[in-house]
Amino acid sequence: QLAYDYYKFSCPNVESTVRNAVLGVVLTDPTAPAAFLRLLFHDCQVQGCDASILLDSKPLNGNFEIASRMNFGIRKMETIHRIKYKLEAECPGRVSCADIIALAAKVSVALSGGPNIQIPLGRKDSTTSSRHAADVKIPPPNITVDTLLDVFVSKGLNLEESVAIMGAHTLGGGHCINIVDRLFDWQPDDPMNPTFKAMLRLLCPTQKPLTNLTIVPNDKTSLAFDNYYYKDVLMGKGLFTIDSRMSIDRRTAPIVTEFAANKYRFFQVFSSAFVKLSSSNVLTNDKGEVRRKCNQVN
Ligand code: HEM
Ligand SMILES: [Ca+2]
Ligand SMILES: [Ca+2]
Repeated sequence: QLAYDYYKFSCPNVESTVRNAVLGVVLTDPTAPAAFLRLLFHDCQVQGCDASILLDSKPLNGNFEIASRMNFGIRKMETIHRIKYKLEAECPGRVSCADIIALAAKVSVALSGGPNIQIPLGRKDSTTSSRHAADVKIPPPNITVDTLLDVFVSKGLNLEESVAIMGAHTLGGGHCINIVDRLFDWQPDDPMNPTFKAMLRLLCPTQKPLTNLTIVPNDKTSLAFDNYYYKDVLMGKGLFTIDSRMSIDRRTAPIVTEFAANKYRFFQVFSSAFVKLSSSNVLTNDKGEVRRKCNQVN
């Protein structure tokens, strides 16, 4: 079982160690919080929140999650490795890589102006990672609302929480490669604002090469954790197809409208959604290990 005071005796300063390390990175790269938040989602989405995304060592012979194209754009894993190194000096063999990922994401939300979310700890690390699992499990940007709801309802999120967790797209951005389809191919029922589309076409001018270099922001305030994502989406300025779809689906649209109008309601529901996402399918007790190095099994 996860517990809020899991490291009370074994590593009492774990949270401030993670916070200080994240803060140090944010000073040189203000977009880092977005990277930590997405890292958590992509870890939890494959095999549960077990740091499977961090494994990359030779014995796996290329068969690890991070090699999947669905993990394109994942950043800042080196910071997690550095935090692990520090914690091994502070409390050797105690803190799992999976908990470090969860704490880095939690701290990132708070540092960006979002809610200060209390999360339970005690996740163990996996001994496996598979590229194929990431290929299958990580949703592409043009999924339907039905698939989106399946993804999150299977983790115990309700409808409102499923819309709230997508508010993570208040931070960071996406590479052109993930949006060129909707910019250059005619898409039925895509409620994209024409001015917004024209602007994105200028930023992402071609469907062919180089679309994996340019990054465009997720919302108007991509360094701040706020509710602009929902305001943008309502105006047809959602970056990805799924963001836009949520604004017109009859189940999700009223909730998008609610969050666009009420930041505190969004923060409240995001917090409970975050706890559920970050606790989904975790390994506890002897079901997993505490890796000594986050990129390899013990
Ligand atoms: C079905 C759901 C989702 C889809 C289809 C989706 C898709 C995407 C895509 C395509 C990108 C751009 C990646 C790139 O080009 O570099 C992105 C970025 C991002 N996603 Fe999601 N996402 C989903 C859910 C989530 C969730 C649940 C979270 C967190 C809880 C999240 C957090 C982020 C963040 C923070 C970024 C910006 C990353 C950065 O700036 O490095 N996403 N997402
Ligand atoms: Ca995982
Ligand atoms: Ca924002």
